[in-house]
Amino acid sequence: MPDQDTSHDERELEQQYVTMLYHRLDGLRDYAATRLSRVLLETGGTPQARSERESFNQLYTEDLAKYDAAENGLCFGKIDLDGEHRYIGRLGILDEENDYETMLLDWRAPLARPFYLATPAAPDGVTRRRHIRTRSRRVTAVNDEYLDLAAAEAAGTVTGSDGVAGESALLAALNAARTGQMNDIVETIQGEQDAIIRSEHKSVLVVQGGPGTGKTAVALHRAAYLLYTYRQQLAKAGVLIIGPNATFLDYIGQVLPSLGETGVLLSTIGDLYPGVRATREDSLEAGTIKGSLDILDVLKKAVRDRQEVPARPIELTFDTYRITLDRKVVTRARGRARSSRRPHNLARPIFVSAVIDALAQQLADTLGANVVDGGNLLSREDIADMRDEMREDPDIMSAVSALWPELTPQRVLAELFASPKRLADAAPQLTEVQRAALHRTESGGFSAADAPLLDELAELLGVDDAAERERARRQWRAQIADAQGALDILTGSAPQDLEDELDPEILMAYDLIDASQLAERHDVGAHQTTAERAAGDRTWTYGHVIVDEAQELSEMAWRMLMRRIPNRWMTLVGDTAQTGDPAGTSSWQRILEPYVAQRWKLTELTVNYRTPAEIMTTARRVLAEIDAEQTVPRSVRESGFVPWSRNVATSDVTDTVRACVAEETGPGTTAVIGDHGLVAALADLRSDSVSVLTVKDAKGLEFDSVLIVEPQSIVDESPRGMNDLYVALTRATQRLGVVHARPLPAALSDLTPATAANPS
Ligand SMILES: Nc1ncnc2c1ncn2[C@@H]1O[C@H](COP(=O)(O)OP(=O)(O)OP(=O)(O)O)[C@@H](O)[C@H]1O
Repeated sequence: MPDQDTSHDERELEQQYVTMLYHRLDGLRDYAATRLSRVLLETGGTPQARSERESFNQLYTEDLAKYDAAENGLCFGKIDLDGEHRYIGRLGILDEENDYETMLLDWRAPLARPFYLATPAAPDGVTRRRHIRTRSRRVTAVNDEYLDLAAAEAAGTVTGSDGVAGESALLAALNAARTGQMNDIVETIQGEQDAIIRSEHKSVLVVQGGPGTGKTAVALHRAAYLLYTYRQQLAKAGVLIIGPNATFLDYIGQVLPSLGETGVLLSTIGDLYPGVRATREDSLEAGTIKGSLDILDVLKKAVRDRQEVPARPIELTFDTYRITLDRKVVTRARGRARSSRRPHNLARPIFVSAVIDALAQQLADTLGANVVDGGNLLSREDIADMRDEMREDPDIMSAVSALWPELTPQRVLAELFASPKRLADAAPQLTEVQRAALHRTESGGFSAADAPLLDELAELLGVDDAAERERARRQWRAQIADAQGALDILTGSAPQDLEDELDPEILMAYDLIDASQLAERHDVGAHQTTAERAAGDRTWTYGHVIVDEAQELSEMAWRMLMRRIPNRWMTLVGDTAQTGDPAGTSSWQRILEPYVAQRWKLTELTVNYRTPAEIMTTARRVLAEIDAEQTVPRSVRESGFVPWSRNVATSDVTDTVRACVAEETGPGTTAVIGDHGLVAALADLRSDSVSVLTVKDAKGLEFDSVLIVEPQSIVDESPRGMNDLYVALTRATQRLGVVHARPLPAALSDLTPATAANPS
């Protein structure tokens, strides 16, 4: 829909309004800053007063972050409805002096919706939509679209309907050079995107869409929308966003803060298990085995194998007497513990009790045997005492513990993969080659695909809560004692000396704060944000979960994720044509059915905002080879650059890439994408504006210019190599070139050959 820049007078008019809005924003900011500094100065008081202070502290801090985030592009739109104007912006502002009338509507408010949805076919009462563009606090452009015919004619514009709203603003955003950081899109959200962002669906919403259709953007704006609309519900439980890799999380990291939202946890699957960072790269084979549900039996068996029966009886000494831990005792105790059906660590006390009971009875039978009547001379209490003493005996307890040790998931997994014997026992169904793929040293670190296995093991092992609670209680007591010590040091004497030795006028630390208060201040947990607390707690359940590049998750990863969202309120965005991980999915139905049956909804995005039409012509041919049924999204623009290929000798490949990168002198970003070997060989090209990446690391990202090196090697590197090539081709916002020595995959044969006369 063509729109037009308006006259200087109109800009001036809007400038006055925008200036007024900024004036009000300054007022709100000053108010929050003053209140916050007052709250920070207050100390002491009842626990209730302290907790109120904590809430206000958080409230004003969040308000200030919100106001700062809204500074750029505070107001970006306006709609005219019948006799009414509505200004749309990054946050809502009310006019205090004018009956609290709305001066600026938050983009997420229901009344702002027509700004995104109105079309000439369905104007929804809107006669004109105005995009207001600003730099700093200055209005730089005002673009209007007339949605009813009469108004359009009066303004001298003809309107069409190509399904794209706010064309000038949109194209300005899309054509801008990339900075390496994703931007928010509140100013130009399109109708089909808005419908997803505000969807009321309360189970799993799947957003399928080709490359560049704004899936990531939509997912992030949906997070912001849900936090605005369901703040009460979501602020406490938090929102979790899963992305494919750390580079991607960095790339999107600023979008939510720029919308004033800071309390969202961003993580990869590999980093979701608390306390473990994915530092190891798996081979394709290992990743595939670890991602499949078949690994569950291996993990169960690995845990059972840690519940041992000794090969030979174990001779022990207790108080100079000899006792024997024989196979029968252990087998019976193990049977009793297993039949409790509790996880390993929680069943352990049952095993220990059963063994100690049997050993105490064995000793009692020897010591107390009454030769006269065959009974026992020892009383029940004597035997109970014996049991207690045995529990204190380090030799006995270490022998018992070795048979049923308390285990952590990390230990089980590390020891399993490091020991060919353990692996063969736990995974007889795997071939030797498969087991060799899983093998690694004990201190070899964990991979992303290990995180779901650790999570599964945590379930199989269980955490003995009683010990955990006792530890927490002890820690708290110690913290109070420390705080008491700190107060004593602060006053320089014990509390009872105060009256005699010190001037009563001097305000003592004790007057301001007591030990439990001080301990509370030091208790990091009490001051953590929801996202921080959630990140450290494996059993945390979130209010909403968003998964980007969801097609990449393995079956095991889904199990891990579903534990964190029992209400199953999720938004999954992805594209099954871009699945690169062999453990990933090509069917949403297959992945979701076990968890939500039919209660999931599929929505689609159809317009490509990133990749220009010229590049999509080639990408279309690659997609046809992956899945002839899929259609490529329609590109919203052309870039004017013809994608090219350059055929060189093998020995010249890297030098040619270097020369091509050197030619990229304009603003914006460049990516060199190749297989692992080429990426290593070209790593020195990396700079602020140049990235050298495998397809896996380029997932979800975009660059002004993309150079693909040796595409056939990318295809050969993985069973889903064509999908990887499709991803690589669709990363560019402007220019695409291919450098190769090997023959090109057939789907790329239409690229324009670049020669010395026709460089690129
Ligand atoms: N309505 C919009 N207004 C402005 N820019 C938009 C809009 N929608 C999408 N974009 C831009 O288009 C580009 C592609 O969006 P995004 O990365 O979200 O796509 P995607 O579907 O996740 O792609 P892929 O599947 O390839 O990772 C981004 O630069 C994004 O900011």
